[in-house]
Order: sequence, then C-alpha cells, then structure tokens
Amino acid sequence: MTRAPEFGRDALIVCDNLVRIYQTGSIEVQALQGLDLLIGAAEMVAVVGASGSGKSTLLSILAGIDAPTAGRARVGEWDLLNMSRGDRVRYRRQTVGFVRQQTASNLVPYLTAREVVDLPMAAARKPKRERRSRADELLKALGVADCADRRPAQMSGGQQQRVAIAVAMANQPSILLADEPTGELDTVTSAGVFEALRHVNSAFGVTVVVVTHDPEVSGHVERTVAIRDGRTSSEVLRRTETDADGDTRVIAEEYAVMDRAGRVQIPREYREALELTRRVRLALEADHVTIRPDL
Ligand SMILES: Nc1ncnc2c1ncn2[C@@H]1O[C@H](COP(=O)(O)OP(=O)(O)OP(=O)(O)O)[C@@H](O)[C@H]1O
Repeated sequence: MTRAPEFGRDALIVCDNLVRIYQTGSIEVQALQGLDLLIGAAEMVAVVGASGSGKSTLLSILAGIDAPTAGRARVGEWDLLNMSRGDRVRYRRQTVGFVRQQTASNLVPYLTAREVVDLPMAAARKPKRERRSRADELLKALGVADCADRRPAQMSGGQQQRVAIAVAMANQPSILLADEPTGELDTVTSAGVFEALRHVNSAFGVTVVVVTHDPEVSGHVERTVAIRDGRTSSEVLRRTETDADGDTRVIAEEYAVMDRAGRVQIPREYREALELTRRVRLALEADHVTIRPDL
C-alpha cells in the first residue's frame, strides 16, 4: 500500500491541526483549535483576525517561545513539539527573527543601532569582522545607515522598527516573524516599515509572517490569511495584472480554507442571504460543488 504524501511536505512552515489550550485556574481557553497552515520558503504572508482569534499564539509557537498542546508544527527540519531545551535555544538563535509591536522592547536603550544588531551575532559567536560588515549591510538595506551610531532615543519610531528588523535579520534566519510591527506607528510611518519588511523578503529571500490589524498593510501582500476562533478561515490572494495599455492593477481574490477533514466555513453574509442553517444540500457538478438551502 502506498502512503499518502505527508501534509505540507514541500512547505517551509507546516501547522497541522495545531491546538493550544491555556489553563488559568479552572478556566480553559482554546487559543488554537486545530489550525492548518502551510507557508512556502520565501513567501510573505499577512495574518489577520479579530482580537483574541489566536494570531499571537500562532506566532509565539512559530517563534519557539510557546509550545503547542497538540497537533504538528514544523519549520524546516525543526519539529516544534519535540525540541530539547538546547534545540529551542539554537532554533531561536539560528532560524527565527522576531519583531515586536513595542518599538522600545525590540532595542536596548543604551546601545547604538550598530551595537544592538551586533548582539545576536556575538551571542552566536560569529567573527568580529563578519559581524561588522553584516550590521552595516543590514542597516543600509533597511535605510537606516545614518542611525548606526544613534541610540533608540535619538531615532524616530519608524527608524527604531527598521533597526529592529535588522536585529531580527542579523543571524540570517529562514523565517522572520513580526507581531503588529506597525501597531504603534502612524499610517505613513507604517507604510515605510512595511516596505522594509517586503524589501528583506525579496532581497534576502527570508520567509516573512506578519500579524497585523491594519488593512492598509495586509492589502499590500500577495497572501493574507484570516484566523477565526483559532483556525484559518479564509485567504486572500493578490496578483498584479498588466492590461493591453500597460496599466497595472492588483486583483484580489478571496478563498475559503478547507481543512484536512474537508470542512469549509461559509461566510455569515452568504448564510444569511440564503438562510442556510443547520442542514444544506450539497451536489457535485462537473467542475464545482453547489450548496443549497434545505427547503
Ligand atoms: N498566556 C495566556 N494565558 C491564558 N490565556 C491566554 C494566554 N495567551 C493568550 N490567551 C488567550 O488565548 C486567546 C488567543 O489569544 P491571542 O493573543 O493569540 O489572540 P490575538 O489574535 O493575537 O489577539 P490580539 O489581536 O488582541 O493580540 C485569547 O482568548 C487570549 O485571552
């Protein structure tokens, strides 16, 4: 008997039926309730969803900060459910870069931009000369070369977040995670920081997963994944098309996400429009499936 190919075999990030339950006293909160998600190498994905839907929990698991309760989570060769303490330290140092929302918490008040970018490389025992050239390369790539000798208090919020991206990229991670990186910034500054994330994605080929509330931000990535009640519920894919006159426009298409058991969530407006309730009629057509009210 041939076995089915492993779910997400070719993906860099695989979340398979991921569950995270938090227990506080006698209260259980299911932050992730069987989340499936595949992300390929060098992709840039925005994760959106209402407050409490599980976005930060997902990011903490991918960052190796938090451990799932059940399911499977893999990043490259790393199995995030079965890592020793030492593996976890190596994983966090070598494979992941993390940018937080609070600009101040990404940096160190008494260190200059060049010194703070150097920190993770020094911790990884990289040679001094290599560290210096990598720090300068990153600060330049992120448009903050002029901040190299400045401390956080001498930089704007947007500059601080660009330096934070440089810190996260210092050890050439394969994934860069950002949790609401523009949450504290105004619209114009946010757009600049977001552009910086896109730049590291294309220039260094790092896979970027960014959690955001900002529709302006999610509107600029090719793939936006929506999380609802601890599961991926829908995705929007965007592509740029050029018409005969040479004008380009962005086409966005929304997809529902089907889990591995075949479950699909029908958006509330569709259910209400046709009064779809507990039971619906399903029919297989030549190239599609219809869902009708049970009249
Ligand atoms: N350490 C924890 N202990 C207990 N419950 C937690 C913990 N962390 C998160 N939760 C709960 O898990 C659920 C998901 O939280 P999470 O922070 O992942 O959501 P989120 O989508 O990131 O929300 P927000 O957009 O507000 O940051 C929420 O109900 C939250 O209260």
